[in-house]
Amino acid sequence: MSIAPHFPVVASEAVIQLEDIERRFGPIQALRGISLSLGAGRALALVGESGCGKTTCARIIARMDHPTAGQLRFRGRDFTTIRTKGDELGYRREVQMVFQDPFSSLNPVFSIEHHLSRPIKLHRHAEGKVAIAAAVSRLLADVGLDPDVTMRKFPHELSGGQRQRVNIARALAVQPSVLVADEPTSMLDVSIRMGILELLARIKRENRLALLYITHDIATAAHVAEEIVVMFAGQMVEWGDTNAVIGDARHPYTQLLLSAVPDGSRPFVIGESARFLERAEKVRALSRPTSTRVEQVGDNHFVRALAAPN
Ligand SMILES: Nc1ncnc2c1ncn2[C@@H]1O[C@H](COP(=O)(O)OP(=O)(O)OP(=O)(O)O)[C@@H](O)[C@H]1O
Repeated sequence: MSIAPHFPVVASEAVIQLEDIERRFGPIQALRGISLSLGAGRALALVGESGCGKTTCARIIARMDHPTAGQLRFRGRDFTTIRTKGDELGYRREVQMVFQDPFSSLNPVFSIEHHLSRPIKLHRHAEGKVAIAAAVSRLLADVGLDPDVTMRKFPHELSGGQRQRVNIARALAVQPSVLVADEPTSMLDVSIRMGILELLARIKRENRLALLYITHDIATAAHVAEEIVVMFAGQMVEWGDTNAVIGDARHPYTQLLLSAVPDGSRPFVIGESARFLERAEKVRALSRPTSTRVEQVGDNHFVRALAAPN
């Protein structure tokens, strides 16, 4: 059975494909052997702890960083190295990013209307004052904001959640086919996170977007994504259908992430956290050595075998 490369989405439907991506920063191997696909109208969650390589992966997809080896394809075409300005601009329009920090990503001196009308004008999605204002209104309504109230406001007059909605609207303004959301809720109040995740899931469906959702929180991944890739130390350790990865986790690191999800029905026991940390260190030590052996454990469920002890 051939299982490499193993793309969660049928290749012909893939909008973005990463094939055997490596990224080195001097002695640091930030990514190794990353192969995954993003499909239209589908979300893939990249899950793992700080430093595992999630953001580097997102930056490579957005062409804000470049791999040291491997291929990036867009609709089947190699975009690892872009040769023309037209292709670069076209790619940048197609692949939009929503960042973690909704506070620093909007310019304080411009109104929300300015932030949204600029990309519409730049890409000529509407022309003339009336049509542009109507397009801005539609975008704001699409992300659950009242256009009449929000349009003339400035970023500091909005809450964090509202600003993140404006960032999402701005990304949608250029009608992309790919949205990369890097920890889009981690700087927001817990109470409003779910609303943003539901918004991402809805726009993905309605706009047939290929969504890459990056998070350290495996529980939220299940709300948004059809597929999950669990990363550890720059490698994919377990991946496939969300239900399979969460319901039948095989890799000890995935099991560790799942056991760290708070269980509201159980009281916190003193001493438990020290035991958890000790177990976490053991799992990390076990998972760190690289292994090229991948087992297929379900239709769309793969797990990297642990390296044999020396
Ligand atoms: N520009 C850089 N120069 C040197 N090392 C880097 C650079 N960017 C990332 N790294 C290293 O690559 C590894 C992966 O970093 P990355 O930011 O992708 O992880 P992450 O999972 O997104 O973490 P976080 O959630 O904290 O952002 C880390 O060891 C990081 O220190």
